Amino acid sequence: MSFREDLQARIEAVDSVVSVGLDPDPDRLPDAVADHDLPRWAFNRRIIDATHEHAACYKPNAAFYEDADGWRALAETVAYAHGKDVPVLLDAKRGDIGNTARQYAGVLDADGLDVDAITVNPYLGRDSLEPFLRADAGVVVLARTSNDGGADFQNLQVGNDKRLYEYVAQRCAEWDRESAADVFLVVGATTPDELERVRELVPDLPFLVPGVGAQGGDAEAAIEHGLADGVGLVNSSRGIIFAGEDVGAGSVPDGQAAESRDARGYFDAAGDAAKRLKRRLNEYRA
Ligand SMILES: O=C(O)c1cc(=O)[nH]c(=O)n1[C@@H]1O[C@H](COP(=O)(O)O)[C@@H](O)[C@H]1O
Repeated sequence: MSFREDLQARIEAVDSVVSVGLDPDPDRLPDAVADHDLPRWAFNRRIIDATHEHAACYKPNAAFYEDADGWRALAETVAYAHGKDVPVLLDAKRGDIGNTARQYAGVLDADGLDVDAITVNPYLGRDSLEPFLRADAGVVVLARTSNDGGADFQNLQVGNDKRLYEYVAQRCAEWDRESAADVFLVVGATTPDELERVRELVPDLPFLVPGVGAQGGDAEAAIEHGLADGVGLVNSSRGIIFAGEDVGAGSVPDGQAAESRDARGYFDAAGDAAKRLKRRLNEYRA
């Protein structure tokens, strides 16, 4: 099955378009995982246990794994997510000249790191993306990013009537048609007008919509414009995985040692946050 088909099946199975971002910032990991050999993996495992029933996808951001232990933690995380039948999108935002891009795309075949899709940055053009345009993995291309600086270049007028992000979106639709790949677009929930505009231009491509949760984006617009034939993803990372930071020890069940009680409350809060986001998004899904 293609990434798009896999994702569609998962979305239907859990009735959710929530992408849970696995961005385990070492400075924010709870004490409960500090003594583990691989704290990021220990953290992700418990996050996955708590959230998988609500997750259409997991999106680990490579930035949080770029050291020797990090890649081990990532490999364990990917395998564990697959064990729960959840696809994994590696958020690596790759983009480089052709021969280097081929090496970057090798991560899709790497032993022990069996990710289903990857994010890429289109700034270097077609040859930088070509190695990723393949049938056996999804490719998720940045079009209009959710950050403040997203407007600096992406909103520039190119030619008479188009902005750069619109041009990127249209080229991506061509690459989707011309190649074996399933192309998705990244369009942030923080710019609902741009979400609407990209959807008008590109009716058939699913979006990954980041920026709800910690970045305060528009969840309704994410659903209204982000899905194509019901397929698409709305991502929250910190708003889910660190939801436990707001939980006091008093809100967890009695009868266990204080530390495990706290830890359980911490991870339950992530599960609750994923469930709440799923429900909120489902209010807007047809
Ligand atoms: O490609 C992405 O996932 C992405 C694109 C974008 O425009 N904005 C954006 O926030 N992201 C990623 O989505 C995640 C957002 O995290 P939270 O703001 O904590 O929900 C991070 O991993 C970002 O790198």
